[in-house]
Amino acid sequence: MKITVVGTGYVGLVSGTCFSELGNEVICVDKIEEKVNMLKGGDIPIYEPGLKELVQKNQAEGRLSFTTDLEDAVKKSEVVIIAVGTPSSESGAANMSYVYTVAEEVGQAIGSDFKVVVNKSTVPIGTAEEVKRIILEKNNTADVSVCSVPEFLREGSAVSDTFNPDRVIIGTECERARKTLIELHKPLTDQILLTDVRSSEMIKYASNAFLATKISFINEIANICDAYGADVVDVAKGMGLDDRIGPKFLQAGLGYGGSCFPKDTKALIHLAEEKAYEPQLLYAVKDINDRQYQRVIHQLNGIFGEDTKGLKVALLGLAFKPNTDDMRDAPSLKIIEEVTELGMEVVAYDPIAIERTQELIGDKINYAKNVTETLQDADVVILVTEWDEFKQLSPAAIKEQVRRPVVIDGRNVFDPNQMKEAGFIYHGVGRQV
Ligand SMILES: NC(=O)c1ccc[n+]([C@@H]2O[C@H](COP(=O)([O-])OP(=O)(O)OC[C@H]3O[C@@H](n4cnc5c(N)ncnc54)[C@H](O)[C@@H]3O)[C@@H](O)[C@H]2O)c1
Ligand SMILES: O=c1ccn([C@@H]2O[C@H](COP(=O)(O)OP(=O)(O)O[C@H]3O[C@H](CO)[C@@H](O)[C@H](O)[C@H]3O)[C@@H](O)[C@H]2O)c(=O)[nH]1
Repeated sequence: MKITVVGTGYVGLVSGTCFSELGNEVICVDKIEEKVNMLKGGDIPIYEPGLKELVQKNQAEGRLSFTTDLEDAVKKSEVVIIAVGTPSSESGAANMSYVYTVAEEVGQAIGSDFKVVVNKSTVPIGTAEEVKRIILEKNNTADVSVCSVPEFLREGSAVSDTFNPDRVIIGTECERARKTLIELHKPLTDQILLTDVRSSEMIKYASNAFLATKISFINEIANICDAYGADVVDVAKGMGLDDRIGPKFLQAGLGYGGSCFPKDTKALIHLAEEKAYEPQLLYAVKDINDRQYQRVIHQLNGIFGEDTKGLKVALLGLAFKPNTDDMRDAPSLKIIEEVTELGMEVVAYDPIAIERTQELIGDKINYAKNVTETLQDADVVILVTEWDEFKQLSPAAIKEQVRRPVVIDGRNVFDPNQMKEAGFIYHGVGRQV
């Protein structure tokens, strides 16, 4: 099959490369020339395990190419996949300008042969209809079916998630498009759910909102565990043993970040409000998340009193989660903002996200080259991202470097008892020492 993928962010690049690996001819389009040139040279603009090798292999085998020329790519393709960003706008609604610009460009390029246009970006309910309207406005002879096939990959495991999806959702109104999209996705899974377009668009928001709800739920339970002397790790384990609950997405921490959960919960809230419905549960999910990182500040105040000025903070981890250098809505940024405001000095280390952080906040903090350098003479260690490298740290190794044995463990990585035995003041999230 001949496919154009518009947008070479995580979703466009990973799904385009995977479709190519399955034997399709894929042209990936991006409007940023620098990105396209980088990709043509076999380099990738994001950190994603296994992706670079796969891009290089498929390029070398001649099935995967990169261009800024959307018109030419669309003309050559039967399927056009839109995978551009839908970031939050001021109101919380998804900013649809990138998707609609692509729709206009596709409309100008589409000609009169039948084409299937697929929204893979996470988009508000009703977007496929709007994209079709825009295309037809540009070319009223276009023979086009606009469908919804949402993406469920996670950053850090995007390649394996794409090759082994739990399910593929195909939302279409047209038999021809349905047949094409089943053929395209069949090699990936038997678990294909066919729906109408609007339900497919909603499945994506509902799935992310549900996962965000699980996280805010366990964070709320952790905060109550703190107050009553229970241990949230055991509580989550005990809950997760019930098949109806399941063990996943019950890790208490500093709240969810990243490019999806924060923006998609806000977008769903906005969609509900637009129809005069007050989504009370989603408000609570968002509020709990907005507050969760502040427990670090309360813990700092609890340990050091109001006198935090000049304290040296060793910050372990910057990325919103391990195995990515994505800093979008990373809790580390909010913590940095507050602790520097309180006059503390921050030295941070992340195995791969330092460059991205520097682009965002420059020299607001100091950056270390490794863990040892980060910990040196620290008054307090704050663990923000659960990289394996940090999980392997022993209390003794930390103690050797720091000035004061104080650890705030925002991801419950360390064993509270070992920390206590080693003489640390230790605070996890909903953990008992
Ligand atoms: N990142 C994820 O893990 C993930 C997972 C599932 C779904 N999604 C959804 O997929 C969509 C894309 O997310 P992302 O993280 O890959 O986005 P991104 O912001 O990382 O990348 C989007 C790319 O699209 C390009 N682009 C924008 N307008 C263009 C145009 N007119 N022509 C050509 N290229 C254009 C940009 O230059 C950029 O390279 C979003 O809606 C997101 O919510 C993301
Ligand atoms: O038990 C958990 C699980 C996750 N998180 C946090 O939740 C956020 C999101 O994590 P994760 O879901 O692993 O990462 P994403 O790459 O953002 O993927 C989510 O968002 C994507 C974009 O829509 C979807 O495609 C994926 O299915 C969905 O998992 C991160 O800050 C994690 O630290 C927790 O705090 N506790």
